[in-house]
Amino acid sequence: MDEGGTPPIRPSASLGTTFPARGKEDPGLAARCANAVAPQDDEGAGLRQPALDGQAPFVAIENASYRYRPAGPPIVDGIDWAIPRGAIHCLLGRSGCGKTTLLKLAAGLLLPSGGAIRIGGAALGGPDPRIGFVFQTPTLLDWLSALDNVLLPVSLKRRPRAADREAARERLALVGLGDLAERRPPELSGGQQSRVALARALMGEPDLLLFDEPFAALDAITREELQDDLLRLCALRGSTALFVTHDIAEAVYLGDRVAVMAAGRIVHAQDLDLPRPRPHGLRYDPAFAAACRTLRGAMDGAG
Ligand SMILES: Nc1ncnc2c1ncn2[C@@H]1O[C@H](COP(=O)(O)OP(=O)(O)OP(=O)(O)O)[C@@H](O)[C@H]1O
Repeated sequence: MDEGGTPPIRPSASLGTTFPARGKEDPGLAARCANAVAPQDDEGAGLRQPALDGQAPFVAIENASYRYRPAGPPIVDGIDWAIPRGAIHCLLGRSGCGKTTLLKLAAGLLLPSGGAIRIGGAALGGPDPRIGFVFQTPTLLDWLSALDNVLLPVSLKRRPRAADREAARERLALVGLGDLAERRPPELSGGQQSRVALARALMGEPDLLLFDEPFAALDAITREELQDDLLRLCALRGSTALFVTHDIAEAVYLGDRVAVMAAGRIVHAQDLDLPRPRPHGLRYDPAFAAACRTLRGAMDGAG
């Protein structure tokens, strides 16, 4: 560990090296995906997560509720959710159903009006250094270089040291921007800006990463590349993640488990037993399409 408290992490030689080359599809894919969709009971009690093999979940959302105004309607309405350490869970739902509010509760940016959020067994009482948040837009400062934007979580607390700068460079290399560290955000593409935001979220060595539709504004190909980057980084670091999206295919590609939210409640949840690392051909596999169809049905049913 360096003097700044951030252990160096090994940059990979290039992005996506753990995945099969495009065009080389895995012939056993369909067989391995045969039982990909494992829907839970949609009728209330079944949405409570099954036992985690006797292990306490890393993230435990326990009957959490939230109202923006005391007399207002609950925007989050009694949600129970458990995320095991190292799992990626996705949250789907129509605009305004309360996804961002739930994510802010999980980040400690809002405190629940009822119930509790536990991270690693301890109740969350506010923002926590173990949690990294990636917002809908990259929220970078235009007048700072990519490197200084990644360093921001440190600079806001104290003067960065040489080791912090080195750690920031390593994180930029991890997201494929090692050569663009001195560029300012207006000199970067939208996808590159999203990568800087991801590198910044990794600065604090978070155990839990929370994503609020971070790729929504990107074109389809860039979005798929960033999904692969995210999966690679989470696998490399053993990160636990909660990812909010409107995009059903994105949720199925990323998630071990996907939940559908409507009017402040979880109305459907299903486990996805798809292979990891995700093969590129997965998006064209019948099991992938079946999972998307089930989720679409759940969203349509939720109105
Ligand atoms: N600060 C706030 N004060 C009062 N109401 C709010 C506030 N923030 C959000 N809301 C309301 O809470 C509801 C849920 O908002 P939220 O942003 O959580 O939804 P969402 O599912 O993330 O939507 P989107 O997909 O459009 O981002 C909406 O009706 C919204 O108007």
